[in-house]
Amino acid sequence: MRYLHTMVRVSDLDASLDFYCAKLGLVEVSRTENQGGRFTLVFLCAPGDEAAARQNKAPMVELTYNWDPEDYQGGRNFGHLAYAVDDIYALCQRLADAGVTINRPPRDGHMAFVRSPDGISIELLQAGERKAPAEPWASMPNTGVW
Ligand SMILES: C[C@@H](O)C(=O)SC[C@H](NC(=O)CC[C@H](N)C(=O)O)C(=O)NCC(=O)O
Ligand code: NI
Repeated sequence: MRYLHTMVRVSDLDASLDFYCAKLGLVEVSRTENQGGRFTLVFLCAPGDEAAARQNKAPMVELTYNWDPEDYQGGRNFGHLAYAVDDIYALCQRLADAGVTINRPPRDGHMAFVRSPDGISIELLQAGERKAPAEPWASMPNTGVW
């Protein structure tokens, strides 16, 4: 058995691609539009995983966009998507500059949380050794919701 992907339903595909790709840095691997089912599937992977992802050999996120609006509430049992990142401070700064709320700032140089436009929690973990505490992150308050 091998882990393949996590599917999340999104209410606005353009806003979700702006968040997951333009801001978070994921890369679109494939896109399928299903006219009969009235939905679009977009598979995303981490940068550098494209070739493996095209062979279904790298973890992906599957965005499902239903063309007819639905109410995606609840699902509190779903926790988060987690990524190891090369520089958690630089990524959080890029996300903050792009208007993304850093719900749990990387005060420990190790872990941060943000949310997608649909409220999907995204965990960011510093790859390798945690970074030294640094401002503004060390004194930035949590939102308390991540
Ligand atoms: C491509 C493969 O990875 C899939 O996950 S397709 C699964 C299929 N998806 C849909 O039909 C998308 C539209 C549907 N209205 C939906 O919102 O899921 C499916 O069986 N989905 C059901 C599910 O619970 O995932
Ligand atoms: Ni799937």
